Amino acid sequence: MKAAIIGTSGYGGGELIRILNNHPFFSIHSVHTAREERPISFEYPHLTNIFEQVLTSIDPEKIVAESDVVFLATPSKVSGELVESFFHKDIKVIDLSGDLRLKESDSYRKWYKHEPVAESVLTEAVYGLSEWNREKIADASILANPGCYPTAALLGLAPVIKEKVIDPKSVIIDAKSGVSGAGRSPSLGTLYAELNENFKIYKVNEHQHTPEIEQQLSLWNGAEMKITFSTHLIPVTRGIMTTMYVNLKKEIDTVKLLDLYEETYSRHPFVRVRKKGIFPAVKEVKGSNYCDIGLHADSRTGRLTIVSVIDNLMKGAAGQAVQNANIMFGLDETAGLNLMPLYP
Ligand SMILES: NC(=O)C1=CN([C@@H]2O[C@H](COP(=O)(O)OP(=O)(O)OC[C@H]3O[C@@H](n4cnc5c(N)ncnc54)[C@H](OP(=O)(O)O)[C@@H]3O)[C@@H](O)[C@H]2O)C=CC1
Ligand SMILES: CC(=O)N[C@@H](CCC(=O)OP(=O)(O)O)C(=O)O
Repeated sequence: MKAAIIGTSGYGGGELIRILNNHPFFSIHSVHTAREERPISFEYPHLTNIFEQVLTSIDPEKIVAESDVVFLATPSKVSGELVESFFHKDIKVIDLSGDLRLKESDSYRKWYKHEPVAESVLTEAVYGLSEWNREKIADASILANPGCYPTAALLGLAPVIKEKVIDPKSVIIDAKSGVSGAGRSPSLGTLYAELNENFKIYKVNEHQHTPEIEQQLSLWNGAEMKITFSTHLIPVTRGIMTTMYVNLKKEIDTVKLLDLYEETYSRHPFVRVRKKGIFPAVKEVKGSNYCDIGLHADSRTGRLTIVSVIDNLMKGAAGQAVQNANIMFGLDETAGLNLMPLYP
């Protein structure tokens, strides 16, 4: 199958190249840019002699005619505009931005601060949390790839929300991200001098992933849920850790809860559950598509602490996008994704 990538010169697009260049069933047919045509190695010298295509302009008709799937690794708003050119055409669309994830247009307007895509597009877009929406993903033509923070938080919370063992009003998500999560465009916050040896909280109670997490949790809970969600920037390149604090409805032993997680994710190759007393670290998933989870129930406070880690560019973006493409094309979901974490 042939894949086209738009937004290739960014971090998400670069990661798509790393995965798809070694994929057994997809080949990268074309890579695109909104700027001047140039060899991809001008943007990414590390690809020299490995992947030598030229970044070309975005011609939706040509992309539809030549490719089976298009990945949009573009900023929100840009993705929304591009999606309309591919909607109901003979091509599958996988969007890495936040433009297709929220089902309520008003919520999108409030959190993303611009106009959403047409309702008809939003209605058809399938939310691509691979482990939890597999059947719909398999039938999807247009896919909303989840955000990086929501992926880590939702995979960590799903078993206890679905089993209704926690108070749904009590969810606090304390999240930390590496700087590649902010993309490749330079900004003050991502300067070395600002970031190095620093640790900053940002977008307090204003992060655009808040409604995305609440939307999915509410579906699982069967009633509306609100969360407290804090995001921090840490001086690492890749990696997200979400530490979640929830109140247990009644006392449950840590081992029983770990058994629940083991059982829930036993058929899902990219979610790994740690044993009692062992918690995951971001470097243990770096460069891979894994989400690793650890937890501890504190009988003293009645609270449960859940920790999940992902590589924001992999399970948080390009990795999950390829996992979803595999599901959409009826392939083994791990195809092209058997990448061991890069450790140390
Ligand atoms: N980084 C991460 O960890 C994650 C990112 N995402 C989402 O994935 C998407 C890509 O993120 P990321 O790769 O980090 O972002 P980057 O800023 O690194 O790259 C975005 C790319 O989009 C292209 N682009 C910008 N404006 C336009 C335009 N008007 N038309 C067409 N292309 C344009 C640019 O390429 P060029 O200038 O060559 O056209 C640029 O390379 C975003 O929506 C982001 O929110 C989601 C999860 C995690
Ligand atoms: C570290 C960092 O800055 N991360 C970004 C993640 C952005 C992103 O992935 O945006 P969408 O998923 O909404 O497209 C942020 O917090 O805004």
